[in-house]
Amino acid sequence: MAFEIQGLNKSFGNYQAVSNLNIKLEEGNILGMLGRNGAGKTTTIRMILDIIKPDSGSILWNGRPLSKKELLIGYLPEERGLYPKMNVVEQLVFLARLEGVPSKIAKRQALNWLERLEMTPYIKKKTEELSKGNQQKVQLISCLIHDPDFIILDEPFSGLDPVNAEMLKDVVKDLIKKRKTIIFCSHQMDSVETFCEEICIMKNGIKVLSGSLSEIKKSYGYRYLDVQSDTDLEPVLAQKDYIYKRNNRGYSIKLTKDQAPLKLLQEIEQLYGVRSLSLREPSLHQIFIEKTGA
Ligand SMILES: Nc1ncnc2c1ncn2[C@@H]1O[C@H](COP(=O)(O)OP(=O)(O)OP(=O)(O)O)[C@@H](O)[C@H]1O
Repeated sequence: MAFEIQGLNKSFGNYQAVSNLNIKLEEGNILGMLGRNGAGKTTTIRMILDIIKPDSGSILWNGRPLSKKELLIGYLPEERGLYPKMNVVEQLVFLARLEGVPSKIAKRQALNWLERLEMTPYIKKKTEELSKGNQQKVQLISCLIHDPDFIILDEPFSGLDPVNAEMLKDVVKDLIKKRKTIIFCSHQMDSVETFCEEICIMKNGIKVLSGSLSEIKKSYGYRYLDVQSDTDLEPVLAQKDYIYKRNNRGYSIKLTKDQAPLKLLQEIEQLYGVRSLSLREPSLHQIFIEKTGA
C-alpha cells in the first residue's frame, strides 16, 4: 500500500475534528475525499503534510511513517499560498528551489508549464496583478513543478472559467495517466465522479462511507428512471405508489430492486408526450446528500 492512514485522531479543545480515521490508497490511484464544510478534510491534509500533529494514529508511505524529506509531495491548497509581490517566474523558481529543484531546471519547467497553461503573456507580472483564475494556475504549477509522486489537490477547479477548468482537468487526467498517487478534495461531485474510482466521505470528523464508487453505487439497491415528458404522468405514478420528483423537464423516478423499469414503461407507454427515458444509478451527489445530510 503506497499511502495509508491508521487510526488518526485530532481534537481542538473539546472538539474532535478527526476521529479514528483509516484510509488506504494504492500507488497510482486517486482518492476523492468528500465532506461538508467542517467535516475534517483540511485538518486531515494538514496532518498528512505535518503542518499540525495528530493526537494519535499513523500516516504511512510504503509502510513507513511518511516523511517530506523522503517523498516529493505536491500540494494545491484551497486558499492561495503565493507571494503577491513576486513576479510569476521568480515565484515558481523560488518555490521549486524549496523543493530541491536546481535553478536552471526550475526555470525551464516553469516556462514549459506557463506555456502549456497559456500563461506566457503574464510571466513578468506580479502575482497580485493576476486574476483569481490565473493565480490558481500559478498555484497548480507550483504544486507540480518538482514532479511529485504524491499529490494533494484541494478544490483545484474553484474560481475557474469553463475553458481554464477544462485546461486544468486535462492536467489532472495526465497525472492520472502517469500513475501519480493523488488525494482529490472537492465539493464538485461531477469532477469527483469523473476522476475518482475510490472515495471517502467524512462527516463530523468520522468516515461515513468509503470504497470503490462503482461498487458503492451497485450496492445501493435502487436506480432512477429519468423521464422527459410534456404529459402529466403524476396520475400513473401516484396511483402505483412510485417515489418520484418533478423537475423542469419531467420526472426522476426512484426504482427499487423489485420495481422493474419495464413494468413502469408498460404503465406509461400509452401516454403521448414522453420524449426521452434514461435509467441510471444514483449519482455521487445523491449518495453524498444521503450520507452527510442532517
Ligand atoms: N486550528 C483550529 N482550531 C480550532 N478548531 C479548528 C481548527 N482547525 C479546524 N478546526 C475545526 O475543525 C473542524 C474541521 O475543520 P476542517 O477545516 O478540517 O474542515 P473541512 O472538511 O476542510 O471543511 P471545508 O470544506 O469548509 O474546507 C471544524 O469544525 C473547524 O472549525
